[in-house]
Amino acid sequence: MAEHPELSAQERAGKAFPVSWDQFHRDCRALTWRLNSAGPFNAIVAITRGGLVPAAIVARELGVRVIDTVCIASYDHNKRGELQVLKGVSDATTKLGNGTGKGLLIVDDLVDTGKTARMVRDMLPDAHFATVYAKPMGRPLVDTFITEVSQDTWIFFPWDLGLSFQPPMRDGAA
Ligand SMILES: O=P(O)(O)OC[C@H]1O[C@H](OP(=O)(O)OP(=O)(O)O)[C@H](O)[C@@H]1O
Ligand SMILES: Nc1nc2[nH]cnc2c(=O)[nH]1
Ligand SMILES: [Mg+2]
Repeated sequence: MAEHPELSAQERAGKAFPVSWDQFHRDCRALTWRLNSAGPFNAIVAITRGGLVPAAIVARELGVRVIDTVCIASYDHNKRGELQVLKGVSDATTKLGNGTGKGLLIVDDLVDTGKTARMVRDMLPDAHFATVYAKPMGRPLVDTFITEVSQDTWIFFPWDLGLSFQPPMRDGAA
């Protein structure tokens, strides 16, 4: 992390892993298959913003209708790594999880350093934590995930991408 503090996390990552909507939908369904045996779940807690999309897909597949959010913002490069909880779990969801998160499913799109996951796990220690993608540093914090990518990979989600012209390979494109 501290090796090139002037670079963004994305620039430091080096390798790109772009994910299409189709691929993301498939991976969310595969995640749900794995979660089937870990449930049943009384509610889903999505970690915003990235967790909202997989939470919607998983909720649809599992038939869960109660969905709450934990809203976390990570600071810009001046305070890199610092996280701020903008909204915690609601009282109703805390009650559903008996105060510890039992029977709740936490969903996020990915775990990277594990800082976000650690923060939410501390709020709901007995909840089941699921992400679609995982990097090695954060992996121990996740109960269920689908695809692991290397720590130096940056995952591009479909909601951050757009169609653009690709130059032919013979013109020097990698
Ligand atoms: O394991 P970590 O190093 O904590 O990183 C993982 C978090 O980073 C991304 O969220 P981000 O903070 O970029 O915000 P967003 O979900 O609003 O895009 C991602 O959606 C995870 O929540
Ligand atoms: N989009 C995206 N956000 C992240 N936040 C932390 N790691 C990542 C990543 O690989 N991709
Ligand atoms: Mg996020």
